[in-house]
This record gives sequence, structure tokens and C-alpha cells, in this order.
Amino acid sequence: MTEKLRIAVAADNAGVALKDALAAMLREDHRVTEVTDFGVPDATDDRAYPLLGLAAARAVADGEADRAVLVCGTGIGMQISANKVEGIRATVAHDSYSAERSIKSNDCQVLCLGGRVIGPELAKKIVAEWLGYEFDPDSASATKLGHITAFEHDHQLPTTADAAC
Ligand SMILES: O=C(CO)[C@H](O)COP(=O)(O)O
Repeated sequence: MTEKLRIAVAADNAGVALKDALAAMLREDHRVTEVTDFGVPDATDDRAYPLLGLAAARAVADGEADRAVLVCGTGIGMQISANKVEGIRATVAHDSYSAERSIKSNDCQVLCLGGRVIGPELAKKIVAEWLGYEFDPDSASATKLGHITAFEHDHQLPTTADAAC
């Protein structure tokens, strides 16, 4: 990893404890230059997950952050929310292989976790590993992702010829 990463974090009240634990870890990581916390500040704040997750995902899409870690009860609501932001590729990943492939295959900028699904120590290990992965824009995976990006722009289904690679 050559450039240090700017990480956005956000959670609803079901994910705030895990979000705070991950933010503390990220602030200590030498590969991270900045952690921006989009809330919630504590579990008494009952704002719905899209209100937090969409703002963090927008920060990534706007180039204000490089990646985001979003936490709700399952991670699913955060994933759905973040993927509505143009240009964002977000995934839930509670295992190390999926987290790795989310970068290397899918160039996901957003990792979503479930505070009611995964314990803090495993989540910290997965996020620490995830920080170290980089997407190779010259890989075959980039061509596959190009079909998604093209659809996002023109809403036209790829042709069979396009889809062959
Ligand atoms: O996990 C959530 C959304 O995916 C959220 O933390 C709880 O949502 P709810 O089950 O709709 O209250």
C-alpha cells in the first residue's frame, strides 16, 4: 500500500459499539491517515442506518474518503444503502476470503459489517487485512467490473459479445 487511506465510518445504534471499536483500531493503523466518523455518536441516537451510511458512501463517491466501513445490525441495510450511491461498490463480508476478494475481484470501496453478527476481534482482524489489499486495474476482474460501471451510466444491458469477457 503506497498511499495512506482516508476511511469513513458510520453505524446505526445496532452497530455503534463495533463501529467505535473499529474506528479506534483504524486511528492507530499506520496505513490510515484519517478516520471520519459519520455517526451515530452513541446508542441513544436512533437514526436509521441509511441516514448514516448514505452520507459516508457519498463521501467516498465524492473523493473525500478512499474507503468506508459501515456497521448496522446485519450489515445488509448499510450495503443496500451504500450501493445506491453512484460509483459505489459495497459488500457485506464476515469472512476473510470474501473481504479479500471484495477488493481484489470487485474493487469495493465499502465494507459493511453486522454488529449483531460478528464479534469485535474477528471484525478487527478482517478490517486490518482488508486495509492491506489493493485492486489491480490491469487485472481481468477490471473488465468484468467495467460492465457494471457501463450499466450504471447508460442502463443498457451488456450485449452477449460484451459479456464474453
Ligand atoms: O441491520 C439493520 C439493517 O440491515 C439495522 O441495524 C436494523 O434494522 P431493522 O431490523 O429494520 O430495525
